[in-house]
Amino acid sequence: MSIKVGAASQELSAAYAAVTREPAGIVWNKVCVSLKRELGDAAFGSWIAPAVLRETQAGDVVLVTPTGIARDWIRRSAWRRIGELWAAGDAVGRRLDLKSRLEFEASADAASATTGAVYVEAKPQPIEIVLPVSSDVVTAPAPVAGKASPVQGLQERFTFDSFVPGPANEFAHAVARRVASWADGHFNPVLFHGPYGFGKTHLLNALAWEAMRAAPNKRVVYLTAERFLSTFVRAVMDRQTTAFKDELRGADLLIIDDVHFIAGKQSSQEELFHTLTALVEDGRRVVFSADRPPSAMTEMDARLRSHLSAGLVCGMEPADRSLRLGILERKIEALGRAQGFTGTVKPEVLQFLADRFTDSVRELEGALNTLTARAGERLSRLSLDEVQAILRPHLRGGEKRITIDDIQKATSEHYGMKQADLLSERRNRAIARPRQAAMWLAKQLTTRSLPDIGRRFGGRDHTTVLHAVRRIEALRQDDAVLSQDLETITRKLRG
Ligand SMILES: Nc1ncnc2c1ncn2[C@@H]1O[C@H](COP(=O)(O)OP(=O)(O)OP(=O)(O)O)[C@@H](O)[C@H]1O
Repeated sequence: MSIKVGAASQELSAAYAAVTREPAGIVWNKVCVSLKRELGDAAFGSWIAPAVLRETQAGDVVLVTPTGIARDWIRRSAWRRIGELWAAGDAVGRRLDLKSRLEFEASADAASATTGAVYVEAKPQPIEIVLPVSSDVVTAPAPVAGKASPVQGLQERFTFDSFVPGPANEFAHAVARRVASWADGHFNPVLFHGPYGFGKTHLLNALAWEAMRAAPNKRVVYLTAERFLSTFVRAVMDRQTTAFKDELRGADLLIIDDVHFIAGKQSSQEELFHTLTALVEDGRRVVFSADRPPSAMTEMDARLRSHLSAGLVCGMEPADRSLRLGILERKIEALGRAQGFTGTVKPEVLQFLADRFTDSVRELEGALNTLTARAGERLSRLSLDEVQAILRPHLRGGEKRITIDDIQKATSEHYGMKQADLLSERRNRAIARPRQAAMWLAKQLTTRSLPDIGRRFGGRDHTTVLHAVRRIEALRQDDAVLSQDLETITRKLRG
């Protein structure tokens, strides 16, 4: 610390700061507690927990990540929030910097050579970390700055180039490519169905990107069924349904992801039915994805169900071992290209991952992301033992997977209301409180991120979800009825 002689007030405030200043490690610990709650165990465990805080006597504090990948993830996805939490927690206003280990070592050497500053580790107190099996925060990249997606909701990395075909999805892949080429198709609509996390959204995104590339003048509209529902409900309330209809019916290619979500929602089903028939009659293409074939959508209106089956219904199977290996190799190569390392891993590691993470490709990818966050460019040198140690917390398994749709159904049933009310804009307490409870349950019982939960609750912002989670957290301490409600719904969901 350098204090100029005669600068009495500065000297006093510096002395005061020295007395009141909490060790950086304690401040960081508090930041971590909030971050863990807001980001979820999965993202926190993968990206934040491995970082180490370093500080000098002079009060320079640096958060050092083990790899450049982890630094970039934090900068993109959490740095602004970390800044806010740090500023709120650090009474003396120390500046917090972010560096990868390599960057830090280079700069620390330079600083020590010129000023003699020495960085020491500012140890946070331990906090409980549960490593992820997978997380949307981990798997979904933030959009690249300055490259806003031309179609809302499309992810840039989901292209045909990054999609790996195999026996489980070969037919679906060929059909998607054909639709994207605008070739005359006998089959309209096309519906892809398959289990959770095996590439339906990826395929639909790839189809949309390719169709836009192949015919830039055509209008491609992509939306999730949740967005269809929430936009439609909002349009009805604002008396804007004509604009909504025009928007969709003006599409040359309309793509709706997760259409099963609309099952049982009467007016939205009806609207979708009319949109679908109008587009098909007019020779426009329509593509859907769903988690099951139309014949199994028992809650879906029979007329809509029959129109969904009227074109081509194309099943996708869970990826077999060879496809899982192929996907892993492709993802590792891409990571290597992006980060400048060899992009290979030991064969026994590949096989271990492909054999142990079989529930969905999303989970397989989550495991790979965790390894990358931990090891960075050392990924290719990791031994099987090291990999098993890093992933041990993922391998517990056994628990029933609960989806946000399950939570919405159970919550609305418990409170005697419609699932659509939870997604609606209505704010009266009888609806708003169950909605907040459902968001809280989604945070507790799934690995979904706050933005993802918001999207699935009628396209709400992640700050709304955060507010709901905090509100319910506070209320349930004193409100025995609410606390009992949450327990009952959780028990029911866990089966
Ligand atoms: N064949 C594949 N090639 C490359 N990546 C794949 C493939 N299948 C799945 N993935 C990856 O797995 C992850 C999950 O895929 P996706 O989100 O498309 O699944 P989904 O079937 O739509 O799941 P949900 O039913 O939950 O919406 C994505 O990151 C995707 O890139």
